[in-house]
Amino acid sequence: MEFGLWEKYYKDIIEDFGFSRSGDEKSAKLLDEILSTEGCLTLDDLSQIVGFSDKFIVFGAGPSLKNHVLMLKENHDLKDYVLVAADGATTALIEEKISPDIVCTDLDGNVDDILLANLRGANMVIHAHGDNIDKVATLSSLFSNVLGTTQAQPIGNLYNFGGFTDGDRALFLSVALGASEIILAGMDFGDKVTKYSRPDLEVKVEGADEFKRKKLLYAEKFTNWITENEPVNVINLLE
Ligand SMILES: Nc1ncnc2c1ncn2[C@@H]1O[C@H](COP(=O)(O)OP(=O)(O)OP(=O)(O)O)[C@@H](O)[C@H]1O
Ligand SMILES: Nc1nc2c(c(=O)[nH]1)N=C(CO)CN2
Ligand SMILES: [Mg+2]
Repeated sequence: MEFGLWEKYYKDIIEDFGFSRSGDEKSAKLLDEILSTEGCLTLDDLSQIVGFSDKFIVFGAGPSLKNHVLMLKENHDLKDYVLVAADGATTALIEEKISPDIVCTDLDGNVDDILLANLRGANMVIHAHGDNIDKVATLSSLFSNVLGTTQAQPIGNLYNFGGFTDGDRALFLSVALGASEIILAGMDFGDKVTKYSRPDLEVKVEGADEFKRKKLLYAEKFTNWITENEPVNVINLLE
């Protein structure tokens, strides 16, 4: 999605959630400085790395994730797909001994599992925003093979492919990487959160709070936008 169009949605989001655009920009500037020092991936680099397939699977952290992972393991040769884990969904893949090719994260999933995935070869798409500037400062330099994203105006090394939550941003990234088909696993949206999304939950699934429900509404809205506006075949395993 071109930034001009994204910016209209972005303005709605920051107003709806009361986010700070300057906070988003400050976090983006910090991530860009870190990536300038540590080195980072360009979109071309990442396209080369995952050029083995134009078929993608995006794993969200919804309640159906584990069942979908087991079904995909059973019925598909996962080597034929670019596997993109959205943040907390990384843990479910690690549990099933699956290594994602890409992790899309704003660094609020299970960081130990995301680090392990990175050690095992996952490329990292790290998202900077106004509410994770501390994590950007303390965690982003721990990762290798990083491409940086922002939800504000792209600067320096950073990209903005469109999208808001880790899951829908993973779809916009997949489109930017040339996906012709994207299978959605664990992309339930709705009103439940899982231990994958909230590692400190005592139970596996519980009702989402209003803040999370609103985020999931945007995630669903942008997922639908891709289905309606991009030349890509989106298959949601929930349907
Ligand atoms: N019911 C669901 N619960 C959680 N995530 C879901 C659900 N359905 C789809 N997803 C997708 O899985 C992605 C990964 O979830 P996760 O909560 O780890 O990341 P997140 O986007 O940073 O959310 P948050 O900011 O609330 O931590 C979400 O971004 C969302 O797009
Ligand atoms: N400012 C801000 N931006 C976000 C936030 C958030 O909590 N605050 N959460 C997101 C979900 O991945 C994406 N973007
Ligand atoms: Mg997250």
